[in-house]
Amino acid sequence: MSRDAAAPSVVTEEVGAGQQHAPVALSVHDLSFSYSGQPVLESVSFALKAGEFAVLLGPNGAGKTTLFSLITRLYDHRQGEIQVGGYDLRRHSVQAHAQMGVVFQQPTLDLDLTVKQNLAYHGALHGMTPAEARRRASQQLTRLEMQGSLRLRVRHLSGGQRRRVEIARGLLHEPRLLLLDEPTVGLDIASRRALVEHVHRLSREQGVAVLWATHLIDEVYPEDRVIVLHHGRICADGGVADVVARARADSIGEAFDRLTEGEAQ
Ligand SMILES: Nc1ncnc2c1ncn2[C@@H]1O[C@H](COP(=O)(O)OP(=O)(O)OP(=O)(O)O)[C@@H](O)[C@H]1O
Repeated sequence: MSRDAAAPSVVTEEVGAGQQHAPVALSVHDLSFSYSGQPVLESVSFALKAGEFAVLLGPNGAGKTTLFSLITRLYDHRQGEIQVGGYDLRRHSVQAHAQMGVVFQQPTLDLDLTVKQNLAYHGALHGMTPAEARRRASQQLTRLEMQGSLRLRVRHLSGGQRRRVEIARGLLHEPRLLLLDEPTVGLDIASRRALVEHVHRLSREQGVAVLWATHLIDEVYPEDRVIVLHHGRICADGGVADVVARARADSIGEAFDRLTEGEAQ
């Protein structure tokens, strides 16, 4: 494949009234998917810009994990298009994967390795030299207030700390897009709050686009974009205030409840 053939298409989108342009980190267009003929996603379309934090809000069974499995190419999509950082996922899978970092619902660190070893392995997979991987690991861990943990075995970290290491790993290769599938499952309230706060800050400071899947309404910040998924369809997409107003609700919790006909509870 020639370099030109894999060059990302220039996809930009207008940002606000200032007419600034930000690159599109993720574009999903008319995506549908079925398990054994049973539709699970139906004509899902949305795009995320660099630095945008979007909460993919959906009750259990809405299709969030299936959507993540398609974006990460664990499943192949037959209908619709997915572009990551301007690269078509099917035609330029390697380049598209280089533009995404993923934190899966189930933790995927090796508990018997140190933080440094876990991150070094990921760095090597992305073609970094050991020195480069060390430099970036230390930078990301510092941003996540995990400096000093490099030599610790993952087994000795708390659940919240492990999640932060997974986020550092997901950002090590400096992707444009970070996907997190219900990353706070199993964490106590304080660790959940800290994680939500950390990732919002990373998104602002590093300009990475974040797609954060959850069914927990208290993980939504007032300035977030919310994409509500219900029975495999997007039933609302916009800023929190917009979604609340369009659902004729008083809060995002009430809006989520209305939009999902009570399944959010
Ligand atoms: N491998 C599979 N085979 C068949 N059906 C599946 C499979 N995985 C998921 N489903 C079904 O697809 C629908 C969407 O599931 P999915 O896990 O994507 O939803 P979700 O929003 O991530 O839910 P949760 O929050 O419970 O993880 C559900 O009805 C689920 O039972």
